[in-house]
Amino acid sequence: MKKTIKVVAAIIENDKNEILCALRSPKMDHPNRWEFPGGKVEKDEDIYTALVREIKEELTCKIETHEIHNDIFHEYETFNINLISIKCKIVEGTPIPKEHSTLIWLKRENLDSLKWAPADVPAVELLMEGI
Ligand SMILES: Nc1nc2c([nH]c(=O)n2[C@H]2C[C@H](O)[C@@H](COP(=O)(O)OP(=O)(O)OP(=O)(O)O)O2)c(=O)[nH]1
Repeated sequence: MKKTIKVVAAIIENDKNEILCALRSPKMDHPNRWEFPGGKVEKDEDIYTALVREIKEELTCKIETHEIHNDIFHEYETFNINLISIKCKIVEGTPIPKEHSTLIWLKRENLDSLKWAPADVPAVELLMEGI
C-alpha cells in the first residue's frame, strides 16, 4: 500500500493581491514544478504550527495562518498526499528562498501560466475563480 503524507501549503497574498508561488529546485522531488511553499506535518503537530515552522525554515519569514483554502487527497505514482492549503499573511520579514529555485508573486488570473505540481491544481483553480 502506498503511504499517505500530510502536507500543508501556504497561500500567501500580498497587499497588491498577488499570490506567492515557489519553484521546486532540481534537488527536491517533483523538481521544477511550482507549488505553494510548505511541507510535511510532523507527528503530533497541528497543521497551523507545521506551516508556520515550514515557512520560517524555507522562506525565513514569519506568517500568521488564516482559514483553510482547500483540503484534498491526490494519488501520485509512489505515494498519496493529503494537501491542505491555508490562507496566510506575512507578519514579519520578506520571503527569501532557502530551498526553492525561485519565488514569484503572481496575480490570480496569471497563476495558470505556471507548471504546477499536480496536487496543487485544485487550489490554483479555486484561486483563479476568486476564492
Ligand atoms: N510543500 C509542498 N509540497 C507539495 C505541494 N504540492 C505537492 O504535490 N507537494 C509534494 C511535494 C513533496 O513530495 C511533498 C512535500 O514534501 P517537502 O519535501 O516539500 O516537505 P518537507 O520540507 O517537510 O520535506 P523533508 O525535506 O522534511 O523531506 O508534497 C505544495 O504545494 N507544497
